[in-house]
Amino acid sequence: MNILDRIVSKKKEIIAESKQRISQSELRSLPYYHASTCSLRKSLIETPRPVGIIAEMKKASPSKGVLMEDYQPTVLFKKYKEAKVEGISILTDQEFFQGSINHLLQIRELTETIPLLRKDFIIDPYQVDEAKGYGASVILLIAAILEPSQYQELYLQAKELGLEVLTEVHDQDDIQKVLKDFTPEMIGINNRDLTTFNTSIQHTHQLLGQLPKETLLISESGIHSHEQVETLSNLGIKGVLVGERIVKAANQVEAIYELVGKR
Ligand SMILES: O=C(O)c1ccccc1NCC(=O)[C@H](O)[C@H](O)COP(=O)(O)O
Repeated sequence: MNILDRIVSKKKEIIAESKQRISQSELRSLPYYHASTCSLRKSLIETPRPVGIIAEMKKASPSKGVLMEDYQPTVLFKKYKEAKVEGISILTDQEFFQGSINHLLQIRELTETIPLLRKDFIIDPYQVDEAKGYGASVILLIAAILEPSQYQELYLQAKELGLEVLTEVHDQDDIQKVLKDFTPEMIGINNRDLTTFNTSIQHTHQLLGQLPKETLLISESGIHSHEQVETLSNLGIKGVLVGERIVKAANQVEAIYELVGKR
């Protein structure tokens, strides 16, 4: 069983438990479920930076273990806001990343204008309602863990709720799957091979030519230097999703400026 299989298997158990605690109709009565959301796509298109940054909040990961002992999302939020990030990715998976859906809510209560990505392994419509109810503006749909019909169902549900969707691909099979019926609004190319955990931004370069021009392209994982960001910008990438480099920095504001410049 690879890491994604293990995550998905655990996720099914967690979703079943969550449904016992709070029903889907209860999620639909949460205040943010009916609130309007801000647009990550717009924020990335309109940024004066050559490439926009989606700064990630994560305490730990399967590949790197604990990244930040004293992990406080609200403290990180102040830094990300000061650095004027174009979006924030919040890990809500508890078992493998030590995140929580409550972290999303905590941050949503601090901002109405910074787009918030619910970063999780979404496989069930319950999680889309949950994302909206807890204040997300965008959800991540990972092609590798979804059947084409499931992908389409979750995508359409998100759009009906006014959420945006970041579709994650890692290889040609993923690309074929997500381009089957429609063009996704934003595609994230994951540079991390989840079987080996190796990352290489060359991966973005290799897949780029197979993606439609009208989709907004984001490069994810293993981005640590301004040089890499410049390379990605020259390839036409509009956003970079960065976790480890920022979370582990002594000064997160400086780390973001170093990567993408001040604005
Ligand atoms: O990072 C992992 O170990 C991992 C393992 C299994 C599934 C997903 C995983 N990472 C999620 C991500 O996509 C990253 O958190 C994100 O792209 C940021 O990456 P990085 O800048 O390298 O921290």
